[in-house]
Amino acid sequence: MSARLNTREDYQKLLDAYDTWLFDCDGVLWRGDHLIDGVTEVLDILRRLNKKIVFVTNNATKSRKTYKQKFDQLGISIHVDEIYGSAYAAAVYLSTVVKIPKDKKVYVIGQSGLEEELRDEGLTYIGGTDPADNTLAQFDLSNFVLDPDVAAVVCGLDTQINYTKLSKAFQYLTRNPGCLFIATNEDSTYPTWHGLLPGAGAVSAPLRYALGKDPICTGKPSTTMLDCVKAKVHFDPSRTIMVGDRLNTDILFGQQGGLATLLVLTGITSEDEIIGPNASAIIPNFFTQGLGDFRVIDKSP
Ligand SMILES: O=C(O)[C@H](O)[C@H](O)COP(=O)(O)O
Ligand SMILES: [Mg+2]
Repeated sequence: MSARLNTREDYQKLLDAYDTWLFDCDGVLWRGDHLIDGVTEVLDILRRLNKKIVFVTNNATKSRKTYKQKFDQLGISIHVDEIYGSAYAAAVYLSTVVKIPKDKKVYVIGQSGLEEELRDEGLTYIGGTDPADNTLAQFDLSNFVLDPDVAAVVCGLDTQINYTKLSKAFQYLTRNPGCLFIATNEDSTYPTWHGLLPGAGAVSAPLRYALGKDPICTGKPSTTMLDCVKAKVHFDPSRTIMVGDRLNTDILFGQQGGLATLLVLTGITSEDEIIGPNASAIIPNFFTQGLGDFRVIDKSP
C-alpha cells in the first residue's frame, strides 16, 4: 500500500527521516527543457537542511558535464559529481567491469552524451553521431566492411535512429564473436513537455527482436547504476529515498537497493497504476502529485 503525502506533517516527516535524496530527472525535475513547478524551491529547501542530493537519470543523451550545463541554464546550482547518468554507467561498466581491452571498440547507437562518457573512460567508439551512419540512404550489406575490433554495441536513446545503425549493430552482434549487447536503459517511453515519446527501450527493441536476445542494461533498475553511485557517494540506505516517476525503473531501483521510494505523478505513472484493482506489483512507499508539494513546509502551520 502506497501512502499519499497530504499534510505539512507528512512532508516534514519525510524530510526528517531521510538524509540522502536520489532524484530521477525526466518527469521529476523537468520534461524536456521545462522545469516542473516548484523544483528549484524544493531543492533549495533540501540544501538548506543539509541533505545529500544525487541525480540519477536514465537519459543517456547527455553526459554528466552536459547535464551540469543544463542545470546551470535552468538556474539550479549543483556539482557535476552529484549527477549519475545511464551513459556514464554504461561506460564505467565497459571500462571497469568488462575491462574491455584498449585496442577494442564500441559501436554506438546513441547521441553525443554517450560518446562523451565513453571517451572519458578511455574507450574508442564508432557509429553514434558519425554522419556516415546518420543517413537514410539504403544500407548495402555488400559494401559494409566489418570492423573486427568492435567488442560491444551500446544502445541508448537516439532520436536519429535509422536502419543503417540497426543493421551495423546487428552485424557486429551476430558476426563478431563475443560482442556484448548493452542498453544504457530500457525505458519504453519518456516524457517531453508536450507528451510522451518512445524511449531508449523502444530504440533497442528492433535489435532485441532481430537477435532474439535481451541486452545487459546498465541504467535503472540495474545494480550497475547503483554501484556507480555507491562508488562515489556514501549513504545509509535506511536513511535514503529515491524519488521517481516510473515504476519499473526508478521505484524498482530504489526497492532493489533497499531504499525508501517516493513516486511523483508529473511524468510517466498515473495514480491508477499504484492504487486500485489495476495497480502494478511495483508500489512506492509514498506518492505525491509533484516535487513542488514539499514547498508546504515553508508555509506557516
Ligand atoms: O532514455 C529514455 O527513454 C528517457 O530518457 C527516460 O526519460 C529516462 O530518463 P529519467 O526519467 O531516468 O531521467
Ligand atoms: Mg523519469
